[in-house]
This record gives sequence, C-alpha cells and structure tokens, in this order.
Amino acid sequence: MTKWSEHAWETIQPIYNKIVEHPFITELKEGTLPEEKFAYYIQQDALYLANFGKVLSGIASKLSDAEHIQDFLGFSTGTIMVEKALHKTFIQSFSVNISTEKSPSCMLYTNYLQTQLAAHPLEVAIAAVLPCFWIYKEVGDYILATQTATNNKYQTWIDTYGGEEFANSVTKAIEISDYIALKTTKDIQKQMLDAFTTASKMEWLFWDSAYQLESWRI
Ligand SMILES: Cc1ncc(CO)c(N)n1
Ligand SMILES: Cc1ncsc1CCO
Repeated sequence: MTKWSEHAWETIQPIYNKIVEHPFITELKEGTLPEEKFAYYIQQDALYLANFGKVLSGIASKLSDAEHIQDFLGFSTGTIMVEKALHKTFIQSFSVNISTEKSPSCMLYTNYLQTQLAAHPLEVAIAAVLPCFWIYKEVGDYILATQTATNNKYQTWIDTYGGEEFANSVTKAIEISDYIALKTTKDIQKQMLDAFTTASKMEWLFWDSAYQLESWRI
C-alpha cells in the first residue's frame, strides 16, 4: 500500500521542480545570489522560524503519544538552535538590519500555519508543517549533490539543511505523518494532502518573495 507521504510527495513534484529551478536556489547553489537577496531572506526567515517553533510546540501539546511529543518538542528547540546558529552568523556577516515587519509572503505563510494549528484537525496541522522539513532537506541534498562552486559564501546554510542531523528530524516527521494518516479518515487524509500542497506553494512563494525583494505595496 502506498504511504500517505509517498502520495503527498508525488503530488507536489511540479511544485518541488519549480523550487529547484528557481533562480534563488540556482544562484544560492553557485554562490552567485546577490547578498541583498540572501540578507532579505535571512531576515524574513528569522521571523518565520520564531513562529514556526511555536507552531511545532503547539502541535506537541496536542499530541498524545509520548514519543511524538518528545519529537515535536525537539523540532521546536531545533528551530531556535538553527535561528541562533545560522541566522546570527549571516545577520552579522551581511550586516542585515533587524526588522520586525513581516513581508506579505512571510505573513501569509506564518498565519496559514497558525490557522491550521488553531482551527483544523491536528493531522492537518502536522501535514501543513511537513513541507518545511521535507522540501528544505531535499533542496539541501540537491544542492550538495549538484553544486560545482567551491568556497560558496552560503555553504553554512547549505550544510545545515543537507546534513545528516536535519535528515534525521525529517525522517521522524515523515514517519509521524504516515502514522497519523493511517489512523485517520479518508476525508482528513485529503485535507492533509491539501494542506501539504498549499504549504509547499508557500515555500516557493517564500523564496520568490526574497528574490523579488517583495515589499508592501503601501
Ligand atoms: C520558510 C522556511 N521553511 C522551512 C524552513 C526549514 O525549516 C525554513 N527555515 N524556512
Ligand atoms: C524543521 C526545522 N527547521 C529548522 S530546525 C527544524 C527542526 C529540526 O529539528
């Protein structure tokens, strides 16, 4: 029987392909991405991760299996560790201005995840956060496997998401998603798939918004 996660990944293939073809990713891979665009991304991602960590601990508080609770609390702590380690390094070296104003796309994505947690079945909230893990792992692995540039100034970012440690978290998150999908109804499985797809589109949007240096139109 096909696992929910296999079906889900297959469903978002066209979105994933658009992500790895996006100039943000192709230029990040070669180290040619303008620092201004990477700095914009890092600044918005700090705001994103702070919210994402809260959503993950919110999911933990709604779970019942002790192992799963521990895993989600670990993921939540992981986002804070990544935020501190990666973001503070880049924020210093690229002299990023610390802003507290979310871009439209960052606000869309963070609010979407909060809404899934607050007003939808737990299974759906779990499916909504899965692309954040899975797409980043795939993008990290893809860059590591295909990059030709040496001395890439974005290597720390690449190694964070292409590394084994992150892969372990991603494997756990996929396994938990499959476990809960198996125990729920067809209808909720479909809602999980829709949330997974929507969040995957927002992953594309997040990189695109950084590449475009998106701003509020007012
Ligand atoms: C927008 C976004 N999605 C996913 C991750 C990785 O969890 C991240 N750092 N930022
Ligand atoms: C999903 C995710 N993104 C950054 S850290 C983290 C959890 C890893 O444990």
